[in-house]
Amino acid sequence: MSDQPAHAPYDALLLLSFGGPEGPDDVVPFLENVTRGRGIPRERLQEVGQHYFLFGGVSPINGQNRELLAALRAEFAAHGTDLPVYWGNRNWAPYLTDTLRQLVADGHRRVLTLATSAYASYSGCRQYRENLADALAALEAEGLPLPRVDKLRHYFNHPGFVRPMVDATLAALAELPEEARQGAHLAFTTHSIPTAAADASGPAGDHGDGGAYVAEHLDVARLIADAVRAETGVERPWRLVYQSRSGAPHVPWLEPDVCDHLEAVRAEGASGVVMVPIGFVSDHMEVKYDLDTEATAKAAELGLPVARAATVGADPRFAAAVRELVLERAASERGERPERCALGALGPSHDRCPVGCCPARSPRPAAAGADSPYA
Ligand SMILES: CC1=C(CCC(=O)O)c2cc3nc(cc4[nH]c(cc5[nH]c(cc1n2)c(C)c5CCC(=O)O)c(CCC(=O)O)c4C)C(CCC(=O)O)=C3C
Ligand SMILES: [Fe+2]
Repeated sequence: MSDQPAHAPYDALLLLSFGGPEGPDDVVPFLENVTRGRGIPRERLQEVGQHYFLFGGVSPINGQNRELLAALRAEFAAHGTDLPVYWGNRNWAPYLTDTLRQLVADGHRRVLTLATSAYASYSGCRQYRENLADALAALEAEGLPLPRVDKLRHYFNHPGFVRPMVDATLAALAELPEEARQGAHLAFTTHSIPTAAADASGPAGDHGDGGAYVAEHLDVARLIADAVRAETGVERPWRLVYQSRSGAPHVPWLEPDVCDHLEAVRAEGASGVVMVPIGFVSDHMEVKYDLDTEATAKAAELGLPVARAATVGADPRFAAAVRELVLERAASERGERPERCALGALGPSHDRCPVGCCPARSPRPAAAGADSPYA
């Protein structure tokens, strides 16, 4: 036996998330952080601000991350994985740069990142890597030693991510009134993004229309729909639909919108709909507002019974999957060939994003990929 721990060469895990406001005074500065330089219409910002104010200015995302942090630490402790877990956000406290500074002060130099975004895309992957590069640049400017930062592969098709969503879909079906259940459709939802960003998502090449972003979501949707059919013996119509569109109306974004979809399936005679937010790792404001508030009101107006499946959140199976992915990546970095677990048709995602993966509209440095300016 070697005396190296199974997580070597890594000495810390960084939970990297979006961040969200924790009270009414945080809402506007948070939105300014998110939208700096992104060209989002002012009316859209005011509208989104209202979503947060409706919930007392508190985003659910931070509480969810605190729970995930606790679940990860418990999972590591239960298996003797002596790897400290840090938490930093891109757009709100605790800020990524502060967390990375602390991590370095604590003596860590080889960091593996778990982003709370499971799929490829500029918004869901490269933008996280750009913010990692920004944080490293800030440390460099302060003359601090720079840690080497890697990012875990996309986990959308890991059984520890998919199986909790299968159970959540079954539970949501059970919540529908009995007469609505048999003829209920499944609507898998994710964040809409510009079609140009979708088409360019993933490594250059081979995903067809909608790029890796749509291909990965379709793979997950199909896995869940198949598992639910196997469990219930009912073949249900399903579709991947989109929510939370922002940006100018003349720019094409992925469609159909979930609310339009509810209207369409109502007209087709669906007896109910289960909305499954596969694009979100936990209950974000997009889930609480766009699905639980807006789409649910739309369904009530249509007289269409709906239920919403829970997100993965801090499910212990997800925490176990993260530990597995950490050990897998550590083994790969040591030059071993670990088993790489994945369901569906696409296979395990790449460990390190290749040059030009999920390109930005205007190129900026991005860490934790083959085109990182850092080690
Ligand atoms: C793909 C994707 C994910 C999933 C992957 C992931 O999880 O990272 C995601 C997550 C999130 N998005 C979030 C919040 C916001 N996103 C915005 C704007 C945008 N999102 C985009 C995409 C995505 N976003 C895009 C293409 C824009 C347009 C502007 C731009 O190109 O940058 C805006 C501006 C206002 C608006 O227009 O909505 C806000 C406030 C929160 C926090 C929620 C909370 O507080 O619980 C979370 C988790
Ligand atoms: Fe977003």
